[in-house]
Amino acid sequence: MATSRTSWADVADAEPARLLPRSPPTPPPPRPTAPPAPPTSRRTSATAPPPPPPPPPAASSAAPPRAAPGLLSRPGAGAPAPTSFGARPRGGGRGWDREPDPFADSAPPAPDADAADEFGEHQNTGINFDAYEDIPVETSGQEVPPPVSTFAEIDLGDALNQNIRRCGYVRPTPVQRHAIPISLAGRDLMACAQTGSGKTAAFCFPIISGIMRGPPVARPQRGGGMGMRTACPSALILSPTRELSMQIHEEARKFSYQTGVRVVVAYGGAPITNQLRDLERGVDILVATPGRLVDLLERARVSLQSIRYLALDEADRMLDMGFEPQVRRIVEQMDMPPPGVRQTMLFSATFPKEIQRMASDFLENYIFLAVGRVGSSTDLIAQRVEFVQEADKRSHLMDLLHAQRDTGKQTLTLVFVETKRGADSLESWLCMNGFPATSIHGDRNQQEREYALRSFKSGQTPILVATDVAARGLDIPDVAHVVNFDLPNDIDDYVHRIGRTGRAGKSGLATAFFNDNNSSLARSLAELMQESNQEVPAWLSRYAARPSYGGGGGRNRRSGGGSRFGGRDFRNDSSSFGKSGSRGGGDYYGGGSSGGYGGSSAYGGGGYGGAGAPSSWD
Ligand SMILES: Nc1ncnc2c1ncn2[C@@H]1O[C@H](COP(=O)(O)OP(=O)(O)OP(=O)(O)O)[C@@H](O)[C@H]1O
Repeated sequence: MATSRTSWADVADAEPARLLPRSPPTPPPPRPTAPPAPPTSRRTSATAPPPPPPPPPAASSAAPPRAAPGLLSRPGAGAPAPTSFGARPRGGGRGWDREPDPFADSAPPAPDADAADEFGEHQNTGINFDAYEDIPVETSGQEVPPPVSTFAEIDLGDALNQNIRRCGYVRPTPVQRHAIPISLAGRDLMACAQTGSGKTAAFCFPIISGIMRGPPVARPQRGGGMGMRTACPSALILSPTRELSMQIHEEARKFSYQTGVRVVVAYGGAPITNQLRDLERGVDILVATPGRLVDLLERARVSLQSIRYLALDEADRMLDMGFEPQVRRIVEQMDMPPPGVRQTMLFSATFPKEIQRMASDFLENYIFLAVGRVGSSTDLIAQRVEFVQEADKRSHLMDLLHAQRDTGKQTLTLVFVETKRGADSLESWLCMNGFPATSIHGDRNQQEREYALRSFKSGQTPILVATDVAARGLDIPDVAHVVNFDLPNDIDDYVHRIGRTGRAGKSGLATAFFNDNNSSLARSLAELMQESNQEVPAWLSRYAARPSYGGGGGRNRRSGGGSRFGGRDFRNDSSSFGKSGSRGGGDYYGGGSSGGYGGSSAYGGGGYGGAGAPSSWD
């Protein structure tokens, strides 16, 4: 159930700032030619965005033409005939089918990356892989394929290998080392690995490689009616938020550049016509949010009958009560091939046992992979918890920001609050006080959300105030500090939130403001910090020790006992295996409680305050 907890972030009305006119919604990104309009509000003044990037150049050295992939009843579209594993032939040779260079806006890879002889031992610049070296890994399931140490050991194909080099990836991360061979062997996989540890590539590489080497897509003759065509992707990647879907799409486009594998994204809040046009051009891999996909399926513009690969990113979120009905509908009640026929991969940094149990419906003879402790945060993130009363939160935040500014370093700070109203209010207040900020939450329209994210990423507004819509998956380089201005009710949400910093081997800082309102989180927070080698303040330990403050079972109780790593596959837990109705037991991973997965607060029903269908997030 969504919480109605209020926070000091909500109370702009008590502050001088609220007496000023409220900021109008952020305008759409400015036109490339016009100079930025004079500021009309704090929000707009602080966030004058850079002009949109020019359209990416068409790839001049495009691979040979190939028929449009994954499209039913495409007139004249013969089945593409893969000619080599290096790259599939591309279709049409028509202007619109030229492949823009997805690397055009990227920072150049490590200087020696291109020459990095078979992905030798050179490290990608800025990535501290040693941080991951001694991480414990556990796999369970039958006949687990062995891990690899280098990309060179995996036969991903020349074209994909070339793109891995272009990305500057020199060595696989631990989750990639284990997950890629498992997926390439055709096995279903439930994988849990820490935030920022490269899970996106871990599911994208096998999918792209499998499509490149796979048979041509079958093309049934049925259409969507009214002469419309039905797109028939080979792979489906589902994610819970629009921004995450866009990010996965961008990544997957890089990985599949000039492979002939076409990636399309579909998410709510954006005009469906553009997405339909994209789908008509053909699609091998469809990245989507559930709501928009259901819409496309109902319009018969997408068919899932050719799906060979299904990946659920943030799988635990996809299967909690906010999304589960839609996801079940997509996976079980449409025309998708069943488990065993398709290959299914579930990824997240957190995987409560009750969700594992539910997820096992989607899998067949799967391998469970845990890199690091399930649901743990990475040691790369320095975690601080400070006791701050509600009324003092703003001044405390201000102190932190001033201290940060005094270091002279330009850093990005992500501030999580509980409510959408709180996000707006805090954003305005920060701007009023000389800290350029923007915000992202479910009441902002999609254009505003994307604009806010761009403005933050570019450093134009180095503070982003966000609800949990930004908690999962977003990979924003240079986020140095995550502030939990309002702590979440759920320790898993905390893990994902702080995971927006300390990514890809870099270090980061997370500060949480704790007070009596957060007492139910005390124990799990203290345990998490301890597991991650963080100093737990004595006052927090005292909170945690009180039985009524998070000490009594339920979802926020972690399975403690001092063991930093152990069996996490719910199939190995004799007390919970097979008892699908059992939700108690006081084991964090298996324990459901009233505060558990009863509602997807940020994702459901348009955000906080509404349960049910995640309509506004997709
Ligand atoms: N092998 C690699 N070498 C270098 N960088 C990598 C490698 N794999 C991934 N990365 C980079 O690491 C960053 C984090 O990757 P990714 O977003 O996939 O993490 P994640 O595990 O999905 O995180 P989250 O749990 O927050 O979703 C990205 O910027 C990605 O480009």
